[in-house]
Amino acid sequence: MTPAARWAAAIEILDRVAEGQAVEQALTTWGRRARYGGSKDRAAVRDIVFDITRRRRSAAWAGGGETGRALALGALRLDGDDPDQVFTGAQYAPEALSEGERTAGKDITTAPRATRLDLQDWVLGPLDRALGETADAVAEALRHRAPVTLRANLARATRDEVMTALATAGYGVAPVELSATAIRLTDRVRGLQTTAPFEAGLFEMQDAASQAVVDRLGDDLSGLDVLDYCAGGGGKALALAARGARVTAHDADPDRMRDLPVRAARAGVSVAITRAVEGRFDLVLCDAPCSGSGAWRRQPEGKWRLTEARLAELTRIQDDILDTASGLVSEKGRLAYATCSLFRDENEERVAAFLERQDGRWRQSDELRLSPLDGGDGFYLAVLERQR
Ligand SMILES: C[S@@+](CC[C@H](N)C(=O)[O-])C[C@H]1O[C@@H](n2cnc3c(N)ncnc32)[C@H](O)[C@@H]1O
Repeated sequence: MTPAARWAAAIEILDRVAEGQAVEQALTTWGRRARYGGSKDRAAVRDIVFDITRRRRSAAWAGGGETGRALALGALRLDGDDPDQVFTGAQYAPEALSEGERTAGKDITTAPRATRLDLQDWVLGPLDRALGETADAVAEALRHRAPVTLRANLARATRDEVMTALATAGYGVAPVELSATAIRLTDRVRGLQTTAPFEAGLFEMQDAASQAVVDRLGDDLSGLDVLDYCAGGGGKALALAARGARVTAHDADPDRMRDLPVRAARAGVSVAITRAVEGRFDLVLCDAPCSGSGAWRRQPEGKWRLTEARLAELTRIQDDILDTASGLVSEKGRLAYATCSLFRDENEERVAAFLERQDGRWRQSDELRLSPLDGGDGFYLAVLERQR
């Protein structure tokens, strides 16, 4: 496919999204039909669609509308690229721009703050409350693609050894300061899962902030019984097990853990999976369902879908999880509450509400708050212990 043909495909997909389809679904539907597209074409189309989804509001402002064409036009203008190089009217390329399209759209520097930052209006409040003067810089970071970060699997090798294996497999790598296990890919990012280091279980894909959260729970967790209460795909369960913990994974939706046995076997660690938690644990991690606002670079649709009502509903779910999970912590154990949210409503305020409900029986012993300016996704961690 020519570069312009890739844009034409992205425009078609963005039109499906505007009709209400989820981005992944629209990409899959297109991919099934586009037999002519090779893997590089598919990846390029995907990148265009996600780059525009991250900047949907500013692209609509600059392009003068919400259609796929207007969004693509706006994104090209935002990047200072010549739209006529894309809207050529050649075979498979987007039709040439009409006079109306040429004059549509406005200068982004004249846009309101929420439009410039690619946020819904109401999100400015919670974001400002949480981040103060860094709010704009964080929102700006969320408008851009996230780096691809891996976790060196300490159960198999050191970070240096994993970096050497990746370099041998042809990948540019750099250590990430935020976590002692994190490795960033510096150039090539595709094809990782067919490499020898992956097959050998030397690494997992995991954002650096998720890794930093696990680091904070202790370098050596040998001998500890740990419950990952909201295990999902099991990224943190595997990281905890690699640090020597005896990990039990649980999730309200057990189907989300379906790949965990295969991943654990590849990583050379063991993770028990349970539907009904029994007993008490030295450490209970609640990586709670949340707005995902700290990870909007990776899941940009979430940025546009989140409503105030959903945020309120999430805080109720988070309260319930904290109450239930606290009952699973042994007498001298720790309760770790984490979210990939930037908002106080889901973070500090949930912990404060829990401590108040517990009326002095628990106290907070540690806290970590990360934003994309720290080198990974936005993340929050509070560690709680029983008062003694
Ligand atoms: C943020 S995700 C977990 C991500 C995972 N820990 C990881 O590192 O890959 C939150 C998970 O909580 C689960 N969940 C939602 N409500 C829950 C509840 N009441 N109890 C336990 N798990 C719940 C969801 O199914 C989802 O998989």
